[in-house]
Amino acid sequence: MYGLNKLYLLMEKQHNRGQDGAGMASVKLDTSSSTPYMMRSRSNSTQPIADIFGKIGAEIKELEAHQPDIQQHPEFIKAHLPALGELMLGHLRYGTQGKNNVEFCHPFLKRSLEKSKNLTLAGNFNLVNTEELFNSVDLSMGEFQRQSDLAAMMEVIYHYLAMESDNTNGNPSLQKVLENAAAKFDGGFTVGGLVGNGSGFVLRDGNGIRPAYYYTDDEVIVAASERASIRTTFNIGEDRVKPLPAGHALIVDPQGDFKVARVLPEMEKRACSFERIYFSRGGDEKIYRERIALGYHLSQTVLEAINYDLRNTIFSYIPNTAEVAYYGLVKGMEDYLNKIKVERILSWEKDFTREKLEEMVNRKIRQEKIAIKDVKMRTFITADSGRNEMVQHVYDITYGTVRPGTDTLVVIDDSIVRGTTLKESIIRMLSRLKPKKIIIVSSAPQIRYPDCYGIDMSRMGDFIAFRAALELYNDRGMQQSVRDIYQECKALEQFDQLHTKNVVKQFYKPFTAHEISAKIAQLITAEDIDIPVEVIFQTIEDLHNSCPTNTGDWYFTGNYPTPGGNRVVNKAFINFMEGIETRAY
Ligand SMILES: O=P(O)(O)OC[C@H]1O[C@H](OP(=O)(O)OP(=O)(O)O)[C@H](O)[C@@H]1O
Ligand SMILES: NC(=O)CC[C@H](N)C(=O)O
Ligand SMILES: [Mg+2]
Repeated sequence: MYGLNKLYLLMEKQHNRGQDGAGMASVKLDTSSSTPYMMRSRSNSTQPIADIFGKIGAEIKELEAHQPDIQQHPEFIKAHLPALGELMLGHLRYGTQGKNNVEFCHPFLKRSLEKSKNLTLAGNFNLVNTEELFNSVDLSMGEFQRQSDLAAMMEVIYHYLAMESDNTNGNPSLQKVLENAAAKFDGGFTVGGLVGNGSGFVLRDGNGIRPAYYYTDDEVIVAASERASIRTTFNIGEDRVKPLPAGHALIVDPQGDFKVARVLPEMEKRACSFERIYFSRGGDEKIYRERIALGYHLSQTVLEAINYDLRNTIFSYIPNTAEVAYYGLVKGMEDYLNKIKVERILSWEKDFTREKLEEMVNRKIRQEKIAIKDVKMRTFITADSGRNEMVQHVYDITYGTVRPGTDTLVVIDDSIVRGTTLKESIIRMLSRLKPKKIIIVSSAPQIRYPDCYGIDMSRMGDFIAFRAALELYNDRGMQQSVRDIYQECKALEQFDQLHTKNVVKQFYKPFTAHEISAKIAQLITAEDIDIPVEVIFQTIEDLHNSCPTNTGDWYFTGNYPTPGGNRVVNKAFINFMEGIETRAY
């Protein structure tokens, strides 16, 4: 029961990573031939974790009705409770392809009569070469397979597992299996697998795009996408949880021995920076400090934008993720204010009174909680359909905090992707408070290019930065240049060369980041709002200064770590030009 409870906790702690559904699988060791040794359960109900574990709880109750002390008899409960096993795998789904049906929820499971050929897989990932993968193992795809990178991954790993299993009399080397399989995947992935013979693995992509951490002691071997979830669940210190190195796999054999082995050749490390900015929870020690730094680095630009007028400026943030970056921004403001206080006081020499000194010392950065998020839901990782409406209703506002016509409002968010949160909700609400000006600050740089490695931002036309640049082309009568970029993409496509370079970088070349920001400000402000709005973005340089270990920045710079990335961005552009609404992978 220990393991099951820990799995439940780990999953609860990573709810932030997926709301589309959940699933778990388990494998029992040393079972008698009549006991089923592998199970899987999935749910896409509104509370999927509660649904899955609620059912397990009900089964335990039923067993206890017959045998009240069953929990004191591990072997007995193991034999009767399908979910209980020595090996367990849990997953929260954030669909980056396919549908939100339960069929797409992880783990997937492939059964066979031979124990070592039973495989269950779940992961935090996105692959861009699903079709190629099916071809590589000579399988044809149906409608479902076409939409599931996990199905493709399953077939490839299974192909090598079955082969290895035959060659070794049912004792496959997972290292060999993964060496062969992983080399074929183009994407960002952290994936966990359990095999019916009682072995298991966690595999991380060669660029370390997706995060993976592990912890071992005498009792457990555990891995998860976020360090903080392992720390809290097992109540351990920062240094006890290690990152799984890029291109490596953590492999556990049926006896419970483990190793961390390289399965992919050494590649450039490009861990996803969006994990640090938004996706991961901010409770992790390092991520917390990085988010503080992101906010802090923006303070000079913000000071300039408010003309250093701290008396008439109120600072706030858009909940929830931006909260930590907000603290960083406020720290920057405080540092500036304190410097001013010291300079002023020194300039008085002896000419001051107690009141004058008190007034100066008590000057503060004006902070208010202006936006309130009523529902504890991450709208960004919610399926597109219905997101606009959800965003409209999820936020509320605090009245009576702003002096109308006098105060400028500075509000920080962690990222501006489609601009929906701002346009559909925040700007309109803030304008009801009648500030003199609204300044929106983004702790992430402008998102200009799609992600295809596990963050669901894949359609070019969705990005507010893209739409802003497009407007600038129109304003300046430069539409022909856009058509030229399209022609170049089409020419590459014709010769199957889309993967060779990111043509879309040219699309942003004619404009400065400032010009695009100014246009974004226009686009997120509805026509009937007459309060000036300004938008300030993080610079790429300060992103890297703030998050030095996560250098993956393709959505900001267009520099993709794998050939599939270039293909996706060019294809996304073609899709946009041709009015095709689907994802480009
Ligand atoms: O520009 P957009 O396309 O609207 O996306 C950006 C917004 O989405 C995310 O918030 P989310 O609601 O996911 O959750 P949070 O509470 O974690 O901030 C992010 O923090 C931004 O606020
Ligand atoms: N990150 C995940 O939860 C799974 C992503 C996977 N590509 C899917 O769409 O199912
Ligand atoms: Mg948010």
